[in-house]
Amino acid sequence: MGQQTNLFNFPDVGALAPALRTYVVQCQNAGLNRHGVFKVGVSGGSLPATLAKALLAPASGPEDTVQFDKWEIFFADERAVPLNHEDSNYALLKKELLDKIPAEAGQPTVHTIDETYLNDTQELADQYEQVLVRSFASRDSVKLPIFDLLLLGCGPDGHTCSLFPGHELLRETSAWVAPIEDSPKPPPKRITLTLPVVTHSVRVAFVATGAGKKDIMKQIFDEDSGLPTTLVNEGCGDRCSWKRHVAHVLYEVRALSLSSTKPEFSLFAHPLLPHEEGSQQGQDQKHGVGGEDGHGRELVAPPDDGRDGRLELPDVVDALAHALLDLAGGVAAAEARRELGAQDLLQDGGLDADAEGGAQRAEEVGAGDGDGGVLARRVGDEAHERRRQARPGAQGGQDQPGHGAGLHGGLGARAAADDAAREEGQGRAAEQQGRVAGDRDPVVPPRAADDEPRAHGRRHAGHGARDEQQARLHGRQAVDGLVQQGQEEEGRHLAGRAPEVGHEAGEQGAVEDDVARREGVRGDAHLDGDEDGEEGRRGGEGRDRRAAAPAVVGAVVEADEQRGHGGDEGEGAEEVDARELLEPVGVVLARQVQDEVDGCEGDEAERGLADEGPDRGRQGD
Ligand SMILES: O=C1O[C@H](COP(=O)(O)O)[C@@H](O)[C@H](O)[C@H]1O
Repeated sequence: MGQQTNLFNFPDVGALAPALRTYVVQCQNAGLNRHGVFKVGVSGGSLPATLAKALLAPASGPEDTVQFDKWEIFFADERAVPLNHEDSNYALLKKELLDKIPAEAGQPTVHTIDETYLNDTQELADQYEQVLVRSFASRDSVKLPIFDLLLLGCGPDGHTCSLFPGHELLRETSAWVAPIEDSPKPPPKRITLTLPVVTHSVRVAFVATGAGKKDIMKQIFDEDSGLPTTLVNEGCGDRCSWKRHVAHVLYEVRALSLSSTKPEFSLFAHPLLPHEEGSQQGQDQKHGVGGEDGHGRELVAPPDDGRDGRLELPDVVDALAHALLDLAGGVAAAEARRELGAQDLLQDGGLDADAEGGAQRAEEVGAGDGDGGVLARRVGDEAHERRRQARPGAQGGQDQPGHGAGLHGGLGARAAADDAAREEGQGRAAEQQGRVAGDRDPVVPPRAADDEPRAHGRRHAGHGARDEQQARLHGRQAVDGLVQQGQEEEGRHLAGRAPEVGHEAGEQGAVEDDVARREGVRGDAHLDGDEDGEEGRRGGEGRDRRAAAPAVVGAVVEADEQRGHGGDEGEGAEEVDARELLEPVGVVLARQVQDEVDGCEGDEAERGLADEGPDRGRQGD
């Protein structure tokens, strides 16, 4: 398996939310294309509020529509408390998002824990695992459930879901859902998806907010940290290169104080700084300017920057002051937009590899080159026009249309490439499972190796009858789902869709790359595909390897002009150590794509069968 990680920076939640939305909707659309539903796992903590900000915004068009009625929401982890308890992740999601979804947007199916078992976390976990089995195993899974997307938080200690640093649960290989009774973060009793399930998801996005995570971010990107978040990163592949995509200097321009009667104001551009004693926050609140940046971090002027002297102005100058502020805000927005625009292009530029892989797949399934060329030009013109139309809006300070269009295009092509690869892989996996379905239960997770610590001893010891029942259910579902549907439908679907998807990916990648050149974003835009040819090679390694689909990690970084990092984002590909790269203080959006899915699934199917041994999963436990 392989992994590549890209870095995306966002100045604040306001900037992250639209990008997150675009990303989630792309995942949604891919899921709907795959199997008519969107299966997403969500965390608690700070995620639901950010998610609500992203998803409750109005749609910019049909492709941007959140089709909640097609969503199946699961919980990446849940606390063993009643569903109306303030500690409940469900209650939090309900309050922040579910209750605010307009009726006309449709209502998602939400899979909650069964409150009946709150006093028995093992049973609670087992029951929730059955919820997953019922939803996933008959159709979409070989050995592990495959979420279309997992939206995960990241704690300041590097935990994710309820997988905590150093905890034995990190070694769980058998269960899909596991109990934990000694969570270091209250409440102690919880259930969580296990690491294999998390890393088996089509996509995993970390969305982490808050200044308290600054320090842990450095460790998370240290491959030796052993932190749960790092393990999730690593579990998605063994090739991981960290590349710098975005300038580190982000400025906040704002007024400290405005008053119509006796206006005084300070106008400054400064690196975002954490709140210091004696800041201007009180004044900010008094004047309604807001003393924090939307995720708990107070924005204050640097104490001695020499640029925050107050000017007493007559009323007539008040208007001028506002105009100046608008102008400064525009400059800051343009800077941020330039960076975000670059991100789009960078991400889109990364499609070189997808394009190559897609084209190769198209070739493999017999799509003609000539058709691709013609279509590519047409799509190129359309994409150019789309960007041209988006640009005026962006220049007027409403950067999202432009941003969305670019990101959308890039993600769309990449998602299509992903789809083709996944469907191809599922087809093969189904075929493989079909061959063995007669004498094996392919969906029952294999038991843990005998020498592994058993986090689930009680289940293994005392739940034999239920396991047997589950195994029978799994077996039936496997035969039905994988042999009949998997083999036939997926095969048909794949055969019908692969050429089309291959073309789409190839065309869109070429188009966006061309746009990147025209936009004058050089170097980085070609980084993924051009830097060392790595991605291209991956895309061209044969039909069993899907095109590179880079993982994405983004972070708000502290301004580091002093460290001399500013302004070189246009200088071309620069590979850096992630630990040097970021000092995140605000928002992280990470997307990890489990690439080479078909190869991975094939491996895992084989491994699963091999590992099961004579006991065949949990049947004999
Ligand atoms: O306890 C939990 O914490 C993590 C991280 O929360 P955050 O507030 O730091 O974002 C969360 O992802 C998890 O779901 C939750 O149970």
